[in-house]
Amino acid sequence: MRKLAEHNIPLREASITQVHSVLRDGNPLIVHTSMFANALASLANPKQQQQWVPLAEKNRIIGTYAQTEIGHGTFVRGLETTAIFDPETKEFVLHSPTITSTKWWPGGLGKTANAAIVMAQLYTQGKCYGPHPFFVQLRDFDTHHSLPGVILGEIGPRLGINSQDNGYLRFDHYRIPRTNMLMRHSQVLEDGSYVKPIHNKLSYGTMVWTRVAIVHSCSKKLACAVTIATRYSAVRHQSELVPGKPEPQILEYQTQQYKLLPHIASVFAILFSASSVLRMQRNVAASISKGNVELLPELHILSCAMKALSSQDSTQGIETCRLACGGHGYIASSGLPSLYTSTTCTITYEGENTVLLLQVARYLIKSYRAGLEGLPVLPSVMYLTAPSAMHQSPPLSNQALIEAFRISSANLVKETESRLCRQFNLEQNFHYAWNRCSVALVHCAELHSRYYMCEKFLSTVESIRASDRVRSVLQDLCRLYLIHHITLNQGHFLRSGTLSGVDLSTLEEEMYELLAKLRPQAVPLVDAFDFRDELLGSTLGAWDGRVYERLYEEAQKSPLNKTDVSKAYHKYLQPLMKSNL
Ligand SMILES: CC(C)(COP(=O)(O)OP(=O)(O)OC[C@H]1O[C@@H](n2cnc3c(N)ncnc32)[C@H](O)[C@@H]1OP(=O)(O)O)[C@@H](O)C(=O)NCCC(=O)NCCSC(=O)/C=C/CCCCCCCCCCCCC(=O)O
Ligand SMILES: Cc1cc2nc3c(=O)[nH]c(=O)nc-3n(C[C@H](O)[C@H](O)[C@H](O)COP(=O)(O)OP(=O)(O)OC[C@H]3O[C@@H](n4cnc5c(N)ncnc54)[C@H](O)[C@@H]3O)c2cc1C
Repeated sequence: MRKLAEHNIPLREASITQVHSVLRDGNPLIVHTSMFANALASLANPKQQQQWVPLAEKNRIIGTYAQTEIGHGTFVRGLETTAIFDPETKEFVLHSPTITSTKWWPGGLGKTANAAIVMAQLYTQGKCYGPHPFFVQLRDFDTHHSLPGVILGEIGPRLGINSQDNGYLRFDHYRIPRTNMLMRHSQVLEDGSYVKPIHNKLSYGTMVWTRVAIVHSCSKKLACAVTIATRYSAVRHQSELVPGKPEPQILEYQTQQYKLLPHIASVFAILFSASSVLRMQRNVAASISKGNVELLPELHILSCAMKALSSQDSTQGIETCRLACGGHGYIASSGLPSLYTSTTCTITYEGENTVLLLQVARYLIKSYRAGLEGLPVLPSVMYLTAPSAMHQSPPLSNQALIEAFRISSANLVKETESRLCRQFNLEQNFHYAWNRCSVALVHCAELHSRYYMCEKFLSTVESIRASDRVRSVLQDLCRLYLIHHITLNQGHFLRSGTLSGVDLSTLEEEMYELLAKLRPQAVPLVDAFDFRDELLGSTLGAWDGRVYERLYEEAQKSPLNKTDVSKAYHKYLQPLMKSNL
């Protein structure tokens, strides 16, 4: 925090990678600096911002985002915490009526935060208006004691991020002023009347913002992992590639190149997609402030799609990097285990991935049907009903591969929509039919999202003007990415008839050539991510390659090495050895 202040970096711009370098196993302030700060900026009105933002900037108020309950995370409409307006006192009464309404998970809530943005069902004049955000003080700003009517605690150890205090929270008829409802988009007036927002999902804006931020942070986490594993693979020598010859760097093995290079490519694919979604988010934010919400659904869907794909890709990539380091990848000082545990949670939080992909699928089906009826659809899904013929691009060129993705995705949506119609005819109920088709629907969403990511990778690489040589390496990397994902999804391309079996084996052949061609670029590529050693925090991935010395030095720090004979010997082992058991 002192460093942020020294360098004049606003809270919301504190990079997760910098934070990770200080607190590898979770940061109790991350939700304060990200979601809480964003909720104040985007959901509070100017007067409320004047009141709370300066205090949050000075860390007088430390906040969290308390939405999820022990009984409901995904189904936001099903939240049970109530905020009932009392017109007599002009207050809201917050209450947790059941065990399932207990707020559960919020980062920093257990011990760190003294305030929260609480999502609760808003009731006024006897009517429920759904979940709305409220600024709620939880602890005394001086003593840090929890306030009467607020029951708080920490939820216990987790798979990772254990130096963060994820918490629980209950309210017992806890009163807050009317003006603590975040009133930028919707309001409750003094007489209790409700003023509705221009779009009823604007109060979900902090989730959208965080999903976009997660995409960016996933590319950084994956970049850390590939840096560690690639540098290690250049230092590590093992086995014989040619019998009798010296042990080669393990990076010489084609299988090792296949483990690492596609994930190096993935860092760029995620990063370029993140930039594109971020641009869209800025445009949408600017339009919303002028009262235009036309592009909000597109942003919602794109952020769901990119959050789901990037969290899945980076988690799998980090695990592959860990495995690629053999036994040393399992040691904590490699940095890979904490990268994994702090990334795999992104699959679940901020919208569980399957659920987000089903949101994308819903949009694809709706847009496809609208397109068929000649109704206007938004730009990113126009292709669904565009003529599905390959254009004049040279066979198997990058452009042809992108077209193959586009047509296969459109084909899958078309096929799944027909299945949905057949199922609807059988079930006579859309929701049951939807559930019966949901595995196929998730596949539609995944293919559409992959198409988007491939397209962004290619168009960004093609637009690089600064250096022909850099562009050329990135072009190879992009080509590898396209082919790799085609080989992983061969079935879709064969089914759509966009690629033949012969095409696929030609592409596979090219992929192996690309691995060899890109091998000399592997270390320069990860060096270009430019992570300082302190930031990587890895015995395997440091810039100087002194892997074995660092592993040995780290081992000396093990508490068990403080004495030659451990206490456990005297307490347990010696009695056991003498017991003749
Ligand atoms: C999406 C849901 C599941 C929808 O549920 P459902 O009940 O079906 O839907 P309805 O509510 O009825 O709505 C249907 C229609 O509304 C549309 N919709 C839904 N959501 C939105 C939205 N947000 N915007 C616009 N439109 C929306 C939907 O498409 C339907 O439209 P239509 O009818 O088809 O037209 C929803 O309920 C949901 O979102 N569920 C998920 C819940 C969730 O996400 N919870 C999150 C809780 S908070 C949390 O998890 C926090 C975790 C910790 C985060 C730690 C922070 C890390 C940040 C990292 C930042 C670091 C950056 C540094 C970068 C660097 O490194 O440099
Ligand atoms: C590390 C971590 C930090 C978190 N931090 C916060 C925080 O700061 N603030 C906060 O409010 N919350 C936080 N959360 C909570 C998080 O947002 C939820 O866990 C997440 O939204 C998923 O909800 P859930 O746990 O209820 O899972 P569930 O929704 O119960 O999901 C369980 C399974 O059911 C499936 N499922 C659910 N609904 C559907 C559906 N409609 N169709 C098909 N399948 C479905 C899912 O795909 C999944 O397989 C955090 C969670 C974690 C793990």
